[in-house]
Amino acid sequence: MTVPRALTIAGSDSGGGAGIQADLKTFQELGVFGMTAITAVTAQNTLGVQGVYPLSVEALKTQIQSIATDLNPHAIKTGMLFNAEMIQLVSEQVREYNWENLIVDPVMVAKGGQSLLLEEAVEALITSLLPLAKVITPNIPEAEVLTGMKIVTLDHKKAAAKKLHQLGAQHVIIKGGHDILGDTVSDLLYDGQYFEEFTGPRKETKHTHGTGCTYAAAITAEISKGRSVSEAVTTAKSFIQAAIEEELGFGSGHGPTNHWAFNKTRF
Ligand SMILES: Nc1ncnc2c1ncn2[C@@H]1O[C@H](COP(=O)(O)OP(=O)(O)O)[C@@H](O)[C@H]1O
Ligand SMILES: Cc1ncc(COP(=O)(O)O)c(N)n1
Repeated sequence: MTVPRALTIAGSDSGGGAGIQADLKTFQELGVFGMTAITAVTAQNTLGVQGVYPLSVEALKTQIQSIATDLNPHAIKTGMLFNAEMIQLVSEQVREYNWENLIVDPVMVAKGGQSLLLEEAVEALITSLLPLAKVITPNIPEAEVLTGMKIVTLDHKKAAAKKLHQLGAQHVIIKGGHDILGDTVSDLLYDGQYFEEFTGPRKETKHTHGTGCTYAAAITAEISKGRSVSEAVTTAKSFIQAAIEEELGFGSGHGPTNHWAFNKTRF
């Protein structure tokens, strides 16, 4: 039996709800062996980001090399990439190792408002990494920055998804968490031909730290098992729905989601 294996290239969140920590917990819950290449160490809790300590480009390069030359990940996810040099490096390595199952979560800002990507790195993200993505998973503000379009209606979301597809991403998912109208939350998937909506009930909660990381990690885990993008998003939506609904409720700010919830019947 081949053990599905996934690599996350992202930042460490000391609070355990987002970043590398959310990705590994999600991979584990979905039966996927997780590996990591860390871009930056952050000091974070539910109240915000108290410090950002990027690693050197050399340190990131060697981590990815170690994994690529021995452990053959079946899918690769990127999260917080912090600066243009790291984006450039990751793009070169993705091409060098012929990694086709690349899921790009274009992390820009933490829930508390702190920047996790330098402004000057956005261009590198668009020109170097986006064209290599099998899937890109922006939230609404990130899709607005990447496209320069204002997104309010479903038609706006569709137009932005088309633009991101034209820029080179094979599949685009515009997440609806920031779309605060209505009782439901819809994520829109575009594969260059068809649109598909994934909708669930909106939970009224402030505990949404790491929702985007967890959702993209679940998509990555399912793709590493050989699932189609649409199948992977279906499972990921159920995973994040359970993780948000069965809230853990700790921390005085934006608390983490519940990575056990999807498999709760096991406990
Ligand atoms: N309040 C909520 N209730 C239910 N699902 C949500 C809620 N907020 C976000 N989601 C879901 O969580 C995932 C992440 O969405 P979003 O919050 O937009 O991303 P990000 O964390 O990158 O800002 C999406 O699948 C979205 O539909
Ligand atoms: C290291 C790291 N990476 C990503 C996020 C984004 O988290 P969110 O999913 O809450 O936007 C974060 N807060 N910290």
